[in-house]
Amino acid sequence: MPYFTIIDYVIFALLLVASMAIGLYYAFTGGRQSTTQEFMYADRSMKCLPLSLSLMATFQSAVAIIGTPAEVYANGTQYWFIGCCYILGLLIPAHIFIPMFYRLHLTSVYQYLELRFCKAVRICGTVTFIFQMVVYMGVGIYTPALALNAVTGFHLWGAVLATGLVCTLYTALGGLKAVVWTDVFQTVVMFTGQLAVIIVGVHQAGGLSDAWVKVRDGGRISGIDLNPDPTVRHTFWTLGVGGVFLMLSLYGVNQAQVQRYLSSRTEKEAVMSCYMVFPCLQVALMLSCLMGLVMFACYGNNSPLEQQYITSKDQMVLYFVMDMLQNFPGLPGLFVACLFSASLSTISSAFNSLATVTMVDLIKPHYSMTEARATLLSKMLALSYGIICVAMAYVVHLMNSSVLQAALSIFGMVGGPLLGLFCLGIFFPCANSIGAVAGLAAGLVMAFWVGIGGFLSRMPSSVQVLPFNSTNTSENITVPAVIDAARPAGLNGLYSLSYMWYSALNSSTVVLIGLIISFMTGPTKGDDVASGTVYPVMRTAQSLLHKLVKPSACCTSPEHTVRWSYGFTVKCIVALGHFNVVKLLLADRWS
Ligand SMILES: CC(C)(CO)[C@@H](O)C(=O)NCCC(=O)O
Ligand code: NA
Repeated sequence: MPYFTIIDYVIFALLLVASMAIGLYYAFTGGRQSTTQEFMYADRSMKCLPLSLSLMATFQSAVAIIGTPAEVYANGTQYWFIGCCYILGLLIPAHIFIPMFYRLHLTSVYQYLELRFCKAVRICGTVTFIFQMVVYMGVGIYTPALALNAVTGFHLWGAVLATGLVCTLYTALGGLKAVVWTDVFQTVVMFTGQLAVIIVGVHQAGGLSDAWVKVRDGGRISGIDLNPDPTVRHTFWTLGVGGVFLMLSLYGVNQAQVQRYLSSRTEKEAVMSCYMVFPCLQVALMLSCLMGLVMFACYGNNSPLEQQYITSKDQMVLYFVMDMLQNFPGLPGLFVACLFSASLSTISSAFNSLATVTMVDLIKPHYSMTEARATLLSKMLALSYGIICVAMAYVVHLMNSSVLQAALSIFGMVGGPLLGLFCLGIFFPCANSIGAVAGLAAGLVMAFWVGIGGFLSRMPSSVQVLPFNSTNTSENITVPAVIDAARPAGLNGLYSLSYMWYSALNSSTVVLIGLIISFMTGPTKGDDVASGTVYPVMRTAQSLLHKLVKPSACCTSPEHTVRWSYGFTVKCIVALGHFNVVKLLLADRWS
């Protein structure tokens, strides 16, 4: 078993000490964290650059650092196409969600739900968010500790407790300022660690051109897969289009991120910081995909997993680092620091946003208290969520799943319905409160039905029931292979939906059911909707058209053109649907 040298331990300890120091700095400077405004919103004075790094770091945990290379090593660079969804996934929040939330001067994003619908919807939204983040936090803190434990024998719960404790302390003491600035520092550590490993790895693989030949000949450079089948795990459509909904739920309506937008000095800077996330995310994605390729260049098809040095895909990256970097004292420590940086920056954001919503949405509306008491209580809440986080790590310990897919599935299963709830409010003035609650419930039911159904139907026992090529060993069975062998029908088709579509499916379920119930119970009239809570889709489309097409060149009025293109799009979708049904019916008859 590879081991850690003293320098490695020192580097890892330095990360924790530096993060703690940043927390203490913000506990004793500025307003000394004596108001909730400072603790939760950094006095609404943050600048664009730290915010953008922090926005990226929030949902970039050790899960991505070890999950993405493992995915690329096994299945090639197809996953890299998820980078395409960052475009719309950030443009839409920047131009629709951020301006609306910023102008409403919200105290938490769930306050929007009360302004647009009613208090009950707000509480439903808050509780759903708490559930999502608590589960995600558990995955976030457990993942790096488990990898470290499996590869170096480092004490599992020692690592969980050490990081949990440090993170809880600096979050509770230093508030959002500490969270954002530790995020900045931790992002630098994260990028440095990954870059160092990639450079040394390429060197070990015999240089750039050798490494390239190896990954190319090993078939790990994937072309764009345009297969429209929604059950194939990773295609351009599942990643590039399904991913947009995932991104919207994370970067558009998630409290952790909206809190950052709201804490910026001006609306313009909030929008800018969202734009800046794009290059940061692309760099992060590139580094982790390159890491997977470098791993392949070094090991080829003799993976340490097959040689049984390790027991799961998620231990690959750390094993690789310990294996290849043995002669570079300090580098393994730097990479472990990188791994834990990624997770610290995620769970600190989770603690702070959870403390904020619990205070602002659940406690403050019911109990009046002084500012000092409210601030103290918020800090206590951050501490309590720290304890819950460690407890959740234990729950995750009891489950067993590939971490990347697990984390992204949670985003889709719980974040998806929340996204749907916000979209229902923002884009459909007619939606009412009953529709919103019913829609959210329906979305969550759909999420857990498909999510858990999919999980169970992918379990090895049921996989073996399906007919498949007997030359496949059970190690190599990938879900798409099984699906090609026996095209699932009916419920099984739904269960085998790619997890990348969960966000889209669940959010549109909320919108659909929300609209149906709203129409049945009496839709809200346009004048009854609070001002600034609905996005004027038609008006924006018209003014965009005015800008694009000069009035003189246009023979019909812009209103007419908008209505016509809308009608045309709907007709196309309906026609396509009918065409598919007819095709299915005929195929059935002829076969
Ligand atoms: C969520 C995205 C796609 C974008 O931030 C990416 O960072 C990612 O794959 N995250 C995985 C979850 C995690 O790292 O905790
Ligand atoms: Na992170």
